Amino acid sequence: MTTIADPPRTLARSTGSPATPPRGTALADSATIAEGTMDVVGPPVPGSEEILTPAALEFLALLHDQFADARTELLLTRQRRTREIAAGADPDFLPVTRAVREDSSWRVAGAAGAPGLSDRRVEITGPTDPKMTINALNSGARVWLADAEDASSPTWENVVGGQRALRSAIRGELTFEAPSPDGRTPGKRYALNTSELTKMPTIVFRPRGWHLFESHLAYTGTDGSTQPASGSLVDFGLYLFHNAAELIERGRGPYFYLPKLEGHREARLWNEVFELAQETLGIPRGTIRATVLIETLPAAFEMEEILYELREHCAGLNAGRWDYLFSVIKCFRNRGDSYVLPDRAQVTMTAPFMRAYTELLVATCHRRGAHAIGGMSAFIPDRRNPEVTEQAFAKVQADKEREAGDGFDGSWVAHPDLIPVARAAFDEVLGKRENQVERLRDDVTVGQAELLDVASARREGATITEAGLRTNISVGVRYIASWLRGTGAAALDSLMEDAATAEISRSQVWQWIHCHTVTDDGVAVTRELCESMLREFLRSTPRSRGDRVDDAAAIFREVAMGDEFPPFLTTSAYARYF
Ligand SMILES: CC(=O)SCCNC(=O)CCNC(=O)[C@H](O)C(C)(C)COP(=O)(O)OP(=O)(O)OC[C@H]1O[C@@H](n2cnc3c(N)ncnc32)[C@H](O)[C@@H]1OP(=O)(O)O
Ligand SMILES: O=CC(=O)O
Ligand SMILES: [Mg+2]
Repeated sequence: MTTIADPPRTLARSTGSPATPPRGTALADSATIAEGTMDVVGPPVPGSEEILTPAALEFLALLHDQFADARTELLLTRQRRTREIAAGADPDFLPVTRAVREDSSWRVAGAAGAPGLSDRRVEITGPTDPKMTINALNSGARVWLADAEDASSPTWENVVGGQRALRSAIRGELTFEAPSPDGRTPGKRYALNTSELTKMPTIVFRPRGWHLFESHLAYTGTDGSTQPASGSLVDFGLYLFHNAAELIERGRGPYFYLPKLEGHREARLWNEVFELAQETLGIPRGTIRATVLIETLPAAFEMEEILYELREHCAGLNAGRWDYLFSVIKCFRNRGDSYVLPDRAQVTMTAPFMRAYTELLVATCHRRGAHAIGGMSAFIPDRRNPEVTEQAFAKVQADKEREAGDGFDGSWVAHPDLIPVARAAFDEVLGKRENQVERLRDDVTVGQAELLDVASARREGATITEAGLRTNISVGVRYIASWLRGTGAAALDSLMEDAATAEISRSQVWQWIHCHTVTDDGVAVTRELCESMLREFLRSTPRSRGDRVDDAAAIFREVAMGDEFPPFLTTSAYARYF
């Protein structure tokens, strides 16, 4: 069997024999197993008692005992690598893992033994507040990506409330009453159409990426030092702890999307987390399934290795186009004009370098028995505006037809009204088949040159415009304000905006300033110009109490217009305000 050169880390300590969990509250009666402690330092919020139980906190402490240091190390590796690329070192396929790529004998677990994951033709995504949870589970999609990441603002209320909604939905119990529209008539009532999990979309939960902290939980290690918890381990750990046994009992399983990985060592860390978590909760090894988002440029060069590291737990890869674009800008932010991308709206999935990435993803997945899942078109319908809706349907239809034709096994939609459009595109190609994993794309010959041909976007005629700059500023500030108010996905100018799309807006402004870009309509992009556009935007924006627009503008100045390039706008905003 092929091996990857560096051996897996040895876990610091053995956890002994697996505990047998009572349904839904594994470890409740078990002896102390964690060496460190996890303390709640945030205020009580609705759901705290149900979610932050002593046993759940102990499970989180155990995950931090074992993995907090490795996470920190990997984040430092990321920073080093991004700096090297920004300074001129092109990413490439790794020589040390050549054997893994060339060994054609291994496959991932895929959907085998993972009920509800064979047919993923339409996946709806969205945050986990009770109303969206019910609407998504009633939507008729095959899968619901329950999102604690790009679509989520990680307020403490949202983190705990989202876990509570999921816990209750999985047990078929979730209901919700919207606030009264006028203070007299009752608000709209929401309930699940069915309490049978197997009749709902399969739930795939996306925890926060490795870079994010959860500052309302403090981990104290055996050396006595205290640090904020990892957002990834908190989200993953709470979801698994409360729901794994229930999901299995009800005919589904603990399934995850893993965001923003930058390489196979990060995948290995997740695999180790899965192994320990399964063992500790008494879940059979290999029960967890992960679909990894390939949404950073470095990860595009390690797709095979990522699949390999997670092979016992891996269901597939997803083409996360928005973070991918953000990552391309981040990596090449200082590399001069030939790496400068055109207006956000003009970079489409048919730009050669984007096409290269998705083609390679499909080919890689199918060679290894993994599902290839497509991404999100940002066009959303507007039930009050048929013209906008018609345009969104046409754009989404073209996007999904291209993906299905290229060999993807399914794809994402942002809104329930888009489900029939995406389904029709995949039905047309899949017919009665559940997926097209058997369709090998041996015709794909994508290499380093194709993946790095960022200049191809502008060669195809796309431009940089003054209007594009203004849009980036306006969208960036409005999205950050929404995020600070606790809403992580928003409809702005008839487009879905979330943390990933907002990252593109702000990083593009940073890149244009630092590369001394002159727009195709002859405007030199400078910090002073951006500042004056920002002020103009603030003057012309109607304001209300608590709208957080000024706070958002302060964040925007820091992440888009500063000397340094903060790696994520969410980490900057979280550190300042959460
Ligand atoms: C880059 C990436 O990571 S993409 C993945 C992350 N992004 C996302 O998941 C975005 C998901 N989409 C959304 O959050 C929403 O569609 C938005 C914010 C873009 C638009 O939402 P709204 O402004 O509420 O849209 P609209 O008013 O048309 O919604 C109509 C109904 O559909 C529901 N709805 C809309 N989108 C969704 C969704 N994704 N899931 C479940 N229900 C939804 C609304 O709750 C609303 O229900 P109601 O009639 O009971 O009030
Ligand atoms: O997470 C998805 C993306 O496009 O980013
Ligand atoms: Mg993303």
